[in-house]
Amino acid sequence: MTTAASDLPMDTLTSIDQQDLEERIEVFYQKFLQLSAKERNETLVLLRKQHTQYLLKGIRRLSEAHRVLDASRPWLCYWITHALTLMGETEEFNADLKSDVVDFLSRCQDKNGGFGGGPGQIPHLASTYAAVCALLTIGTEEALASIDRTATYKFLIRQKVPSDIPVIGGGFRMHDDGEVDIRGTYTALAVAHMLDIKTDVITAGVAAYVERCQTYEGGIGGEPCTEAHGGYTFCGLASHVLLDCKTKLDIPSILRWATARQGAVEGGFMGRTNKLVDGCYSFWQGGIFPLLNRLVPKLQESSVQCTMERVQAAMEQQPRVGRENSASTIFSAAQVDEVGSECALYNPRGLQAWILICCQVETGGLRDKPGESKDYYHTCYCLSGLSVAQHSDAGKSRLGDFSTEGDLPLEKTEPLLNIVEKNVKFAEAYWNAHPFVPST
Ligand SMILES: CC(C)=CCC/C(C)=C/CC/C(C)=C/COP(=O)(O)OP(=O)(O)O
Ligand SMILES: [Zn+2]
Repeated sequence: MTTAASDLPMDTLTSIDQQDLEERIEVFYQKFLQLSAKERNETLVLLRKQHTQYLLKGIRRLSEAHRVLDASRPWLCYWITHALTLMGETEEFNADLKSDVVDFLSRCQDKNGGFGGGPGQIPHLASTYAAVCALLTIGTEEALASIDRTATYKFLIRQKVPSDIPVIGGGFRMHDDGEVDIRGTYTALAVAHMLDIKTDVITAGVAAYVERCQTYEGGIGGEPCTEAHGGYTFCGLASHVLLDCKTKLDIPSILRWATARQGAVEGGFMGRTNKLVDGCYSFWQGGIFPLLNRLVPKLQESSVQCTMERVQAAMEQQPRVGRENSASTIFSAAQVDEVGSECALYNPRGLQAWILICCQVETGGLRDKPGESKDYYHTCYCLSGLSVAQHSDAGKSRLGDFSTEGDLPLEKTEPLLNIVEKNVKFAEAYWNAHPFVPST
């Protein structure tokens, strides 16, 4: 029996455009701006308790069959553990629960290296990256010791495409005989970095593949000759950093492209030119800026300094207030101090207004945009973007002027890996005590 069109919910029939979105979010910003200062203080806060309960519910149900995300269970582990860790210590995310997650991920680990999307599934670079991120985030000796580094190293080498193959040479396959794209490059390099197993064998020839993915727009595509996208630009730029900045990517063009992806009205980021903003790009695009900032001193030393100045000038000319009720209005209403140099690359307070006002769901969890449902992926990446924005320019850009005293900033995420900084440090110390010797 077919379903009559009239039986379907409206959202199935219509996709929203920029005008619909602006009208939708104007309601949110208008409502906020009509509040008294006290009410604004109470409104512009992170709903920690609700988000924590939503996340804990998800982690406790890991072993149950997942209809849609059955092949993404290490991702669920990472999205949930990372989101919880960003919000600080929670009594309920205790040693037993952490141990259960480690045990579950061990069942996803393949004896020949890498992690599959669930127990018994073939190993995949994306689930390997997610599992390793989750284990570093759990941050116990048990979690780190559960990773078979020698087998993981062999898995990474097995996915590497020889440099002399046209177009895809230097890239990594997502799995045995699988597709080659910039996610493969980033996840392979990030895993090698996180496990301290990044040898010259892993990195040889990779820069050439990354360079081939940059497009005429300035951003980076998933594969050579495909459209620039925030998710892939993050992967490409982070790969550049993981390769000790040895690619010939045009960095000022990435900066110019990324700054133009922030919606002047919404405050959030879009993934690609002329598409709608979405909460998850708060990290994929927002996370690009701290990486770029690390590269700025290098740029200033070189002949491209004038290009940086041009980009800064272009930023100042960009219309910041598109409508009366916009994230930018809220940003200026905060009457905060002058933004520092890092903030000048984008508007971190506008981003925070978008996440806190438009992406939070009152019953817990964060979402793509108003009208969409919450999910663990968007909860993770909205909070990750919030952490990046709060900690930009030494924390000055936090919307602290509005927040109640008890509303502490999130833990600082290390943008290169999107793992909380203190967990990265714990793993570094652990690997120092357990040096890796590659076997041939
Ligand atoms: C480490 C790792 C695996 C990174 C993945 C990065 C990432 C988020 C890539 C995005 C892929 C993509 C083309 C989405 C477009 O979806 P869409 O057309 O539904 O959305 P859009 O309209 O916002 O572009
Ligand atoms: Zn999204």
